[in-house]
This record gives sequence, structure tokens and C-alpha cells, in this order.
Amino acid sequence: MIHQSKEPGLLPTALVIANDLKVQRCDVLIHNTKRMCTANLIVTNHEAQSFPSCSLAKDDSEAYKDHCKPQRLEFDRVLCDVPCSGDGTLRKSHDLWRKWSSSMGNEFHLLQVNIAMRGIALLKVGGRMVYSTCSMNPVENEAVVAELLRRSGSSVELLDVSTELRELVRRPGLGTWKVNDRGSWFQTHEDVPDSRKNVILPSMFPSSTSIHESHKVYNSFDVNSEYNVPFSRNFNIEDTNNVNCDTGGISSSNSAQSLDSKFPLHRCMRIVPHDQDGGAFFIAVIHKLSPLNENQVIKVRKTENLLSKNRTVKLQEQCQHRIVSEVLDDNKLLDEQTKLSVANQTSKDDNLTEVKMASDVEYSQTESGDRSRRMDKLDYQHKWKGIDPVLFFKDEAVIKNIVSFFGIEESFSLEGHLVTRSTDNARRIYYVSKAVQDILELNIQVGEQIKIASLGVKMFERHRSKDGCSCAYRLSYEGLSLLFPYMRKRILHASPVDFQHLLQYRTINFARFADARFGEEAASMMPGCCVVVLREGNIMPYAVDLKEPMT
Ligand SMILES: C[S@@+](CC[C@H](N)C(=O)[O-])C[C@H]1O[C@@H](n2cnc3c(N)ncnc32)[C@H](O)[C@@H]1O
Repeated sequence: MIHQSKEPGLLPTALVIANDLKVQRCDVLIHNTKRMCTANLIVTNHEAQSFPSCSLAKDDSEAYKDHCKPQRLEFDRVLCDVPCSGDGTLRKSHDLWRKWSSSMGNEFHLLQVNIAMRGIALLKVGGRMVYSTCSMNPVENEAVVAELLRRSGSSVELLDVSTELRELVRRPGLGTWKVNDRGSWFQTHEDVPDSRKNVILPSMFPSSTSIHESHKVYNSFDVNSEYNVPFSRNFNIEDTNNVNCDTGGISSSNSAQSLDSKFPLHRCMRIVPHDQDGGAFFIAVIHKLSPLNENQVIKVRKTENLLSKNRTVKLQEQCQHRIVSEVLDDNKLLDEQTKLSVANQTSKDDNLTEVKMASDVEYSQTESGDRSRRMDKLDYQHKWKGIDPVLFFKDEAVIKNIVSFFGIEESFSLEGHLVTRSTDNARRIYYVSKAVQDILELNIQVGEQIKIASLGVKMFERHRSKDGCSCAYRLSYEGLSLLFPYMRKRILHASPVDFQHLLQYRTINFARFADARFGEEAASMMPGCCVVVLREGNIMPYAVDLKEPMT
């Protein structure tokens, strides 16, 4: 959706699923794990498997005035770094040595499939999705990838990336493996006792036809011609026999050939710790060729719907039940799951609101003066309770004042790019790119389906000035590098010694600056925020608030 553009710092849209944001347990974020100062960032908070589609219904779409704007949320790149057993981190996670068992990965398998399927549905045609884990368990890796290929049919292909990143020493994905359950190893789903068949899924096995009923999806590649091709220039073919981590000393009753996966799983990458003294990772790159459509929609087996104990997975199952026999496209698939996610979230939020309201009532009894103000606040119920709404900042007088105070060039347009999270008297104003602006507008159109935890770059902060500063906002350090090239006012250049002086003393005496001209310039400047640039080859600007009395 975010196409290449001349906007400062604009990147293609990427969806990073399953990232550790430290905002509650599960997070989906567009961009990177760490808070980065970029206007292209939206951090959301959803369970990845039910990330909303934000698709305009046909009627809305026709009525939507601007047809150049996106009608649905799609991404150029998706990274599904999914929750996993984490056994690839054994080198650093000493606890795992005690906890690890070869069946540990089984419980993640279905969630991993669902998260990655959501990723594929949200991927643009022509886009790429990386599926990764820090586990070596094939049930979490090759079995998941095989199931994605099965479910998506000719809509996706597993890419051969053996010529990319040549320095990365990797081994090929496995074509065969066994599944462990409660100490027993199984080669096919048929071997699994009936009592465990709803826990140990067909899709966990290499020979599985599907978690769904079989569909003819194998014709998208030529198994025979590809299967024997060495995977990577740095892969020693002799290692193939040593990579199967699941042998467990069990001999197969069937011929290995017939039990192999029919997918070109050797294209997946296994990074093992001893190849380059690191951790273990599994990586697969999937390319979307066409939208998921009715040809890939496959009925759900009833047995799998009995699965899982936790509520989230139950909800997914209900969703899958409902879509049995239905013809689905990406949108339907997404919308079904979104409804469930929203219902789930809303019920959780309702509980929170009840608690919140109870405490507010208590408060209002003791602080009667504030009662109406508190109740007013309660009247304002944002859809994602507990998370402030994102509002476009449209106060033209304030924007004009900021533009003129800092001398912001016209080419750095603020119109439509400023957002805030406060309902009144914006304390912080964030700058967002055009692409983020489009997503926000779409999100409003679809009834705020995306739960936004954070976005854009904090660019201006409201400040109270006792010194008659004519601008109510100061610059925020985060946004400075973006704005600075377009600023024509409020900039001073200091020598290192004067710069040190500024940092050292709270109250500044202009007469004590080494460079008298700098002292004069600073003294003549109106009170308020300015940028002090360190002279003599240092190009990084530093913001110093000069609103302190300068005597
Ligand atoms: C492998 S870690 C991702 C690590 C991350 N990429 C990083 O570099 O720090 C998987 C993350 O997914 C989160 N998670 C678990 N279940 C999830 C779900 N249903 N949806 C989204 N995230 C989930 C976990 O909390 C965990 O932080």
C-alpha cells in the first residue's frame, strides 16, 4: 500500500507480526521491535491471527470520495516471527534444557499456521512474507510452511532464496520428520491413537494431505525436478542426512519416499548454531502470486475444531466452523476473524470498563467538585477502551503559528500529517507520513478496526511559558531530524565551548559565551524553543530549550 514515494524516510509498508513490544502480551506492529523515530510507523495491538482487514465494503467503497486512496489494508512485506517453543535459543536460555521435550512444539503449530495465514491474506499480490521461528522443531517449521502451501494453493509459492545473503550459512528444510506425542513417535497421522487425533493434527506430518480436506495444490511446482537440487552453495549435501532431528531411533514401517512432504521444503532455511556460532533459526520466504480465492478454500475437518483449550483458539475454531463450505476470499477470511477478535476484545474491555466505572463513581462521591468532569470523560467512550483515539490535528491557527515560529518551509507540508491522541488541548502532536495518513483515514472509514498503540514521530509538545513565548509548542527531539532540514528560523550555531556552556549551566549568561556573536544572536532571539547546532564539522543538531530566563 505504501508505494515508493519522495516523502522523507518513506519505506514500503511492512507488517511485523508477533513482536515483543512490552505493551501487553501480544502485539502486531508495522515496522520494528524498537520504537523508531519514523513517520511511517503504526504500532498496533492485536492478536496476529485476527489482525483486522480494514476492508471497505463495496457500497462504502463506491461512496468513498477518493478512489486513489487504499480501499483495504495490504502490505508489501510481512514478517511473521511467530511464537514458538524457542528451542533454537538453547545456547543462551539455560532454563530450556530442563523444560524441553520433543513434543513442545505441537502446541504452537495451529496458532503458527493461523498467524501465517493471516499474514498471507494481508499480503499484497507480488509481496513477500517471511515466516520465521527460533525453533528447530519441524512441526513448528516445515509442517507449518507445508500447511500454508496447502491452504493457499497456487496463490503462493515458497521461494528459493539460496542465492540471497550468501554469507548466511544455512541448511535446507526437511522433507520428512516424525511427530512426538507423550513420548511416542509417529510417522503418519493414521498411527496416532484415536484419543489423541484431535490434538496431534494431520498437518503436523510431512505426508499430510491437509488440516483441511485434500485439494489439488501440488501442481504449482515440479517436485521431481526440484527435489534433488542442492539447496545452497554453502550447504554440504552430506549434511542432509544429519539434519533430521526427529529420528529417535524409530524405524519407519513405510517407505520414506511416500512419507516425504510433496512440497519443496528444502527451499526453507535452517540456521544451526554451530555453523556460525549463533542461535538456531528457521526461515521461509513466501511470495504471493494471486489473491486467496475459492480454489484455495478448503473445508475444515471437524476433528480439528475440537482442539485447543484457550479461548482465542476456540474463537478461531468457531470462525472456521462458520466458514465450512463457504467460498472465501481474503476479505471474508479476514473479516470473519476480525469480528471474533473485536467481540473478544470488546468483552474484555467491557469488564475493564465496569471496574473503571465503579472506581470513578467512588471517586466522584468523594470529590464532588470534579464529578461532572469525570463523568464527561466517561461519556467519551472510544471504541478501543483504555487506548486513546488517534485524531487528526486540524487547528489551523496553531499550525500556522508553529510554521511561522520555526520558519518551516512550505515543501514540508503539515496539512493532514499531524495527529494527536488527546481529545482536548493536544499535549503532543505527532507527524505521520502520507501512507500512514491514508491508513488512518481508511481505519476511520471502516469504524476504527485497528487498535493503534503508537504511531508516527512525536514532533511538537505543548509547553507553558512564563516568558511570553509566542508559540505554545516546542520541538520534540524525536521529530527533529525529520523537520530540521526544512527549518529556517530558531537555529543557532555554537562552538564546542559555547555548546558545553549551554549544557553546563541552567541559567545562561550571554556575556560569558566565548563567541560574542553567538551570544548576541541568542540574546536577541525571542523566548521559546530553538535548535543549537554544534559547529565545526558536527552535523547532528541538538535542541536546547532557551525559554529559561537568559540573564
Ligand atoms: C518470537 S517472538 C518475536 C520476537 C521479536 N521479533 C523480536 O525480535 O523481539 C514472538 C512474540 O509473539 C508474541 N505473541 C504470542 N502470541 C501472539 C499472538 N497471538 N499474536 C501476536 N503476537 C503473539 C509473543 O509475546 C512474543 O513476543
